Amino acid sequence: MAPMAAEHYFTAEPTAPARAGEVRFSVAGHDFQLAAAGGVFSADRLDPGTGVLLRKAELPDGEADGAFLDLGCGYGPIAVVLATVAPRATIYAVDVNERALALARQNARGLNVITGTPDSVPEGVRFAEIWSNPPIRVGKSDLHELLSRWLPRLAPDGVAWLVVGRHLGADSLAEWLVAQGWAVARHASQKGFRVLRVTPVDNELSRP
Ligand SMILES: C[S@@+](CC[C@H](N)C(=O)[O-])C[C@H]1O[C@@H](n2cnc3c(N)ncnc32)[C@H](O)[C@@H]1O
Repeated sequence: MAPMAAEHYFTAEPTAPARAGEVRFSVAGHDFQLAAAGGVFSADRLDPGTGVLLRKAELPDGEADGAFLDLGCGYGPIAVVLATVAPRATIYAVDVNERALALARQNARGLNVITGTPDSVPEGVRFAEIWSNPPIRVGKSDLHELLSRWLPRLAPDGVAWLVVGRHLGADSLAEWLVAQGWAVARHASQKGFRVLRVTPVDNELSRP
């Protein structure tokens, strides 16, 4: 019998049973209760890396506006937090997994979040901030391609916040980003994860 193809959370249309679940967590004094389901990344709890990102990176304040990107939104925890703390901003939440997108849409109901596939984001949009717990498991070359596609869409004074496991190549990713011409700061390190702050080199935030 032929082996079954492995299914990943970054599959476009997961066939894993869509067992309904719920993820509860608190960030910045807000309590969240989000719907999740099988076939979606970390459906049973807030991913620890995402937790470190949301608690260690600098969340926007209530006055922040402009466009933000949640790259690889899954069921939407990052997008929902951003839209809650920065209600004037427009959050684009993109993913390739249709089930994840349906959940993110449901979880972000009533918030200023636009969910869709990567190709659905209008070309001209430039992001004040990009937030991502990126899909490391797609492999280095696809990950590099993904970041090469989206980071250049940061506004000149924009900032990207990425969380990556130390054992999943956080430092080599940081080196690669620097080699691509980005300024990278190791903003925080906790529970085996690094939060990288990535900015265009001539951005004020990149200066010591
Ligand atoms: C590590 S998970 C993070 C999910 C969610 N942000 C969270 O924190 O729970 C990475 C996500 O990236 C998505 N992904 C994979 N390839 C992608 C691509 N080319 N463009 C956008 N998202 C992608 C996966 O489907 C997955 O949902």
